[in-house]
Amino acid sequence: MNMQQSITVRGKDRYKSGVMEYKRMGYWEPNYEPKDTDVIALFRVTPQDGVDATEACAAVAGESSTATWTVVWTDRLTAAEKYRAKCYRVDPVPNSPGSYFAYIAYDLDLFEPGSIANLTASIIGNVFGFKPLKALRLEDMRLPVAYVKTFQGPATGIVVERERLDKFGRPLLGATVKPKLGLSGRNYGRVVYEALKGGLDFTKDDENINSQPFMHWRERFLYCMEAVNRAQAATGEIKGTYLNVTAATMEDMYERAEFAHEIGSNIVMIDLVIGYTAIQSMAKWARKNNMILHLHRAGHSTYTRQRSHGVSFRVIAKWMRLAGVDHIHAGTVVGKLEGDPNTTRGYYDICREDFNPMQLEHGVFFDQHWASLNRLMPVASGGIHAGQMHQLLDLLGEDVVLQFGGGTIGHPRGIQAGATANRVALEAMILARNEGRDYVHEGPEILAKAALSCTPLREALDVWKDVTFNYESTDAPDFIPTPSMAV
Ligand SMILES: O=C(COP(=O)(O)O)[C@H](O)[C@H](O)COP(=O)(O)O
Ligand SMILES: [Mg+2]
Repeated sequence: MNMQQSITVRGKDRYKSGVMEYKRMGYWEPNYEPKDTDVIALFRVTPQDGVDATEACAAVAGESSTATWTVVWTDRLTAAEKYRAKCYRVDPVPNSPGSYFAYIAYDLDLFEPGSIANLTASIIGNVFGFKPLKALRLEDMRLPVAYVKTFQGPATGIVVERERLDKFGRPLLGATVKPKLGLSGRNYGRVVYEALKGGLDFTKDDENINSQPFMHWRERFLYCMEAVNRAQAATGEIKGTYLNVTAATMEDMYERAEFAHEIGSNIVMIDLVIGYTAIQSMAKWARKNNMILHLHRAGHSTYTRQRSHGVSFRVIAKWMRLAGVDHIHAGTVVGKLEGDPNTTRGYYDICREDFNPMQLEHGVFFDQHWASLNRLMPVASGGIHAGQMHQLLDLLGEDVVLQFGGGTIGHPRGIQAGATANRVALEAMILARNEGRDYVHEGPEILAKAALSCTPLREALDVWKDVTFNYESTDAPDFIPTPSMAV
């Protein structure tokens, strides 16, 4: 379809009062060649029945940049041709009648430097509610280097995080404290101590633990830091606990983060639901205060899970790398929550590589240069256990935090045993990998052998051996990428 001619109305007729199709107003420019400095968005557009596909895609370009529903003469007071976003390519989604991939280019000057709030107010601002569309999904974005460079990027980054923790050559291990709600500060601190002493590197507040009547935040922070200090003294290793500073206001979050810093924490945590501006503020605070910043993607599945509507998590991952968090939950593939293997691989690459080549089978539609922004540590969490260690290492690699909440705290012999089981399983798998063994296929054997001299691991394997979460993914591509889809 992109070989079509432009049908933009030009000259005086363009600005006559009245309603004009978006594709005639200049939002469909099939011959436009995106500039290196353009921001490019790829939308999956599903027009209402009877709506022309090109017009629907042009409308998305229009409503996410300069247009409204009618011609306005004030366009003539601006460099309208430059500021109009241009849909330059529309492809039917293979095997999905009625849906189209729309490629839209935006001039860099449409965006305030360094502001995710400003970027998103355009790209996902109004368009998702536009009546002529049945559904709309933001699949991917190409962020030009000139724009990437206006962001801080991860406050600490993977390299410095590993240096501060003095941990190399293996994934980091963590656990989310369970139950999520209801523990007193003192009991909560005991869970943290036991998990860290048993062999984990990190423990973590859950997404919804802030400052409730059963445990106010200061109490939690104090007991947690006592636990960290005691576990460090007992093991000789550096430990951390993600203190969730998510709160109702920025002032409250700064107060909690300052306190965490004052009592010696090396990491704080926020939830995605605090919003993009608050995330960027906390990232700046984290860099200034030498803190690692953990982001829990609480809420994302409300808009990332469905193929035809919402925002792909790969786009959220890109925005969060710009925004400057150090950790981001990015899926486990084998655990309890949505995660197609190839799609998840794409998220991990976005977090960890300095350059992402286009890789359609991983859902990555564009080459993306990260211009030396720090690398962002992905976090695998949600229904994982020691028996999956070979799969986790194979699927997710080495620069990742593996978080076993239930898979530590639910151990039949207690929390320390649960932590030891995970640490021994991980070290056995790393050793096997480093020895050049085919650890993916020999994984169960490697674990069984390690369990001969580690009762906690044997018990973990016995209790969870049959636990799998095999459901169909809702976000795996429903099309087979074809070479013609390459940009
Ligand atoms: O509490 C947990 C996991 O607990 P458990 O280890 O007991 O299952 C986290 O909130 C989820 O992992 C979030 O999901 P995601 O990481 O996909 O965002
Ligand atoms: Mg949770």
